[in-house]
Amino acid sequence: MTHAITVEESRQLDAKTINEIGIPSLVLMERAGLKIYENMISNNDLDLSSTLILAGTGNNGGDALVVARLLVTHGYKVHTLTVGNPAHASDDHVTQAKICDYYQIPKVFLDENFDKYTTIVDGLFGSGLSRNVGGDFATVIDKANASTAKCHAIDIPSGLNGDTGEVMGTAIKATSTSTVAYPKVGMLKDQAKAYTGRIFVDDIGIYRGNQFEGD
Ligand SMILES: NC(=O)C1=CN([C@@H]2O[C@H](COP(=O)(O)OP(=O)(O)OC[C@H]3O[C@@H](n4cnc5c(N)ncnc54)[C@H](O)[C@@H]3O)[C@@H](O)[C@H]2O)[C@@H](O)CC1
Ligand SMILES: [K+]
Repeated sequence: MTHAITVEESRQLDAKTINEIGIPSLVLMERAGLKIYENMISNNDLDLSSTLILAGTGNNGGDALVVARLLVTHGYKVHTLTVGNPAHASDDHVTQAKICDYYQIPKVFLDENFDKYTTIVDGLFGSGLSRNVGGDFATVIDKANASTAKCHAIDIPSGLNGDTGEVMGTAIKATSTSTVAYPKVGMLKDQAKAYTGRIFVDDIGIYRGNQFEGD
């Protein structure tokens, strides 16, 4: 597996790639979503007959909404559940939500029965997780873990501390995780394995060190 980085390094690399190098954030989000979609359709552990996309209102949720749209445009059955206050959504999340609305991707709410789905995509939190998980987020994570569906996590299983591999209140137990650019150090700790499952590392054009070497 390639080099692992801390969550702070990950956030700095994202910011450098966008603000200094000049690759637009929506380009990175589209590349991330496409890689995650490809990981999912090539992963025989997942049954994509019916997928529930869990989206937080940040960019992890934005990645998840790209996956929702790519699944729908390729003929898969998808529903989305957005958790958090839409008034505080990131700009890129809002853009992706509008695109999902164009495709009329059906929305469900907190009372949904998760056992109706074969796969759940976890896009609640990634590198932005900053405190213990509670409230609606904890409810949704616990429902996903208790359901018969298998989870595929985006970047970091929601609720897992990307630096220590510890659970911050509660955390998604994923069958597989698509981590963006580099694995985060906490995801490689022994105790994190039950939460990350199989890890895919997705190159989306964000590189540490010499970007021409892509290390
Ligand atoms: N454009 C970019 O910067 C890129 C972002 N990417 C994706 O974006 C993610 C990071 O996105 P964001 O920085 O928007 O953050 P997240 O989407 O991880 O989190 C969203 C927000 O949740 C809030 N939050 C944190 N802990 C919480 C808690 N316990 N309860 C309730 N709310 C809480 C914070 O205000 C945080 O900003 C990455 O993990 C990755 O999936 C990738 O697509 C690569 C490019
Ligand atoms: K996640």
